[in-house]
Amino acid sequence: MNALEVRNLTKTFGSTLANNDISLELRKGEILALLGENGSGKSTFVNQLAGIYAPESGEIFIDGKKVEFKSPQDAISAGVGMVHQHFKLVEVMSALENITLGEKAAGFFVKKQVLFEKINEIQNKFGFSIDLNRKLYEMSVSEKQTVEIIKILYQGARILILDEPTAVLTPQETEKLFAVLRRMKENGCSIIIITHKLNEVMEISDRVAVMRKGENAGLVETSSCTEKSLARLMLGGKFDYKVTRVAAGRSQNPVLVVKNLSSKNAYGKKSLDNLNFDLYGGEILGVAGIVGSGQKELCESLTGLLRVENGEAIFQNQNLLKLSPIEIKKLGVRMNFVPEDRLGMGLAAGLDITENVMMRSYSEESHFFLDRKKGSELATDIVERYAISTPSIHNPVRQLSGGNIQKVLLGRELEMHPKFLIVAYPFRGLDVGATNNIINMLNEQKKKGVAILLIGEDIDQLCALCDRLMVIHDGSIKGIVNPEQTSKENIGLMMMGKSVPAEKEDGNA
Ligand SMILES: Nc1ncnc2c1ncn2[C@@H]1O[C@H](COP(=O)(O)OP(=O)(O)OP(=O)(O)O)[C@@H](O)[C@H]1O
Repeated sequence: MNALEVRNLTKTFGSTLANNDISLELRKGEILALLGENGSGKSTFVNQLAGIYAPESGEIFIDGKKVEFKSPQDAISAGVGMVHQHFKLVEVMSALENITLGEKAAGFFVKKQVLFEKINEIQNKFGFSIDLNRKLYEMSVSEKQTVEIIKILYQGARILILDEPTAVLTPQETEKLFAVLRRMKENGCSIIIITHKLNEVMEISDRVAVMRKGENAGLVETSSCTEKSLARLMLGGKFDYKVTRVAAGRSQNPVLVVKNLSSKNAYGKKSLDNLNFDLYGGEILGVAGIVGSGQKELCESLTGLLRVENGEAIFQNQNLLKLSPIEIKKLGVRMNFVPEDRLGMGLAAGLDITENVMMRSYSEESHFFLDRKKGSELATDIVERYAISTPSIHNPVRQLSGGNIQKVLLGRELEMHPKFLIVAYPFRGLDVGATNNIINMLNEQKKKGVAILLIGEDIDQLCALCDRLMVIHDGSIKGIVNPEQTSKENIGLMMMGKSVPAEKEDGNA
């Protein structure tokens, strides 16, 4: 008997047919990868399995028994739990409190010791080692994710759905997560994992379900696939998805020279610790680091959003650290920071694509785009060039899928013809096709001689695309390496603050 069976599920949003007649079987003890382009309907599908959306038609069976979920609680009671991209945890509470949250009604006076034992039993069974007394705000992203998983297991889930769980993990943390997933599988759990990373699909899944434009596009055994065949299945044709570093003439002198850049956070702790690096025109300098290692502060200090006490960043004979954001923009410095919450920065969710494109131009004090016709043309151009899937440019951006929201955000920035471009997490949540579009755009900018600082989270992508890679840990530079000569493992170790053999480092030369 299958752990989960879905028959003919259909869900529409207005005129968008997000899921059209989807059927799927999840076997007991299998890891099923769910793959599909941005906007193909993956989130809509799993949200129905987790009780967040109600299907319009179709049926769901758990262990052969038909179920109807009216809330996530119903799904959990039936054994289905979901780990979202944005954790639903309370920062000021301990791991124990978070895991047992919502249990009050069932037994407010349950002894803490009993809870500890119960949770630690789960930890031992699956190989977790979380200190249950620690507060969430003291934990790394990977530890928080573990708390989420323990919470779901504690609630009795046997079917786990993970939505892009590796997006914010280091290679080592990803391996650890995969080891846990394999252990769950051995213990009879069934898992659906959404990921855009084809190498991960190949590594962790038993089968792959592919969605295309809201429909089933295939269900295949992973052992019979290659990354290429999966990409083809997903995109419905031939596709060259390989990330490539293009050759471009690097400028003779650095375009940006950063010296002794240091900053402190609100509590007086160093958030950037004496950074020294150069950036040349026509090169992509990658920045790799665990989330929260100083990436945000680096972006903000170079764009005038964060005042730092020490150091200098010389660009066109001016110290960027002393200029205002507007003055910096006028010099041709552009930043595109894609935050975890894409709508949190730079886009107005309720406005349509045209209005969002115009809004940026308006804030730049250019009267050119205040002309709505010009705004529509640019919006149409961006939608076409970045293959944004939307019924029209007049749809509120809130209704676009995560990946498509991001394409609007990035497309808008790249239209501003930068000289020095800071791009943070541009591939977050993007499918291979969209990623390829963005890579081509960045390579095009590089060929034009633009200096690009690329802050990323996928080491494979960074290594394949960047000319040099700066690895940071806890606000300081652990090394600037030649990505062609440095192993992924060593980069991962440096991200965790460890030193690696010096001969592999490339320095700034
Ligand atoms: N709440 C909503 N209101 C209106 N339209 C929606 C809503 N949620 C999703 N859609 C639309 O349904 C389609 C499927 O979106 P969904 O988020 O399920 O795709 P996805 O495959 O998860 O994409 P991504 O990989 O970018 O996260 C898209 O066209 C999207 O614009």
